[in-house]
Amino acid sequence: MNYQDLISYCQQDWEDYTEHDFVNQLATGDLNKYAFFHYLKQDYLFLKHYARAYALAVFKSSTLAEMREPLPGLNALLESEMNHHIEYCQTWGLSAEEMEAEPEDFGTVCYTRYVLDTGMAGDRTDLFTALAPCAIGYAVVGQRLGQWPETKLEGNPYRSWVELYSGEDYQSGVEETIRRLNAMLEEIPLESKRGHRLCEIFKTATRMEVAFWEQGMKAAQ
Ligand SMILES: Cc1ncc(C[n+]2csc(CCO)c2C)c(N)n1
Repeated sequence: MNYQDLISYCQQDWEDYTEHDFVNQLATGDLNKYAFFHYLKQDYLFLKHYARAYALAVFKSSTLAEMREPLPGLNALLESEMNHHIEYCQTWGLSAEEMEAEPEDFGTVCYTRYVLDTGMAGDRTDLFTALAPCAIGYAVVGQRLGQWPETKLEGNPYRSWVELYSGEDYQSGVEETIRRLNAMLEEIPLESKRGHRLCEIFKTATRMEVAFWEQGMKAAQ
């Protein structure tokens, strides 16, 4: 099997995630700013757990090569991407201290602990499958918004968010993630107990991504 099989298994959930109103409204500039603030604060908390999941990938490895593989991603996340997130949030008036003190919303707890539990109870492939909708989905969102006729960059307060995920750097980084995931899935038949379990993990994480957009939307109501 390959990553495309995982998406096909939950096609409707995948579209609900990657074509959600939250991202469409980011692209048109119409998203309520309180929805975005809530999302940014929760995403800070999400990213911390995401880093823990990468550390878990080292723990779940057998060979030295496997142990080294998550390191560049973990390092980039802790040394630069978190700082980028903090700096970006500062431009919206949100401080790191404020985000650190922010209570975790239900969707954040559910999603991050689901990923960590899947990794702890399962193996490395389970863990990377649970992490996959996160990286791949944002690339699909970025690619779509980059070509969407209704995307507005001029005067859009969310312009840099749209440009980050539609940009060449992010897109090419995800190609490597997909290549590695496919290498892990290659030997597993789609029509097997293992294949089915991986599809279910991917589907659950995808549904959690939908819930993550929804909790942002809900904060503006
Ligand atoms: C809820 C949520 N899901 C996915 C991402 C995307 N994402 C998470 S970590 C990372 C960098 C590692 O490649 C990226 C792009 C996000 N920010 N928030």
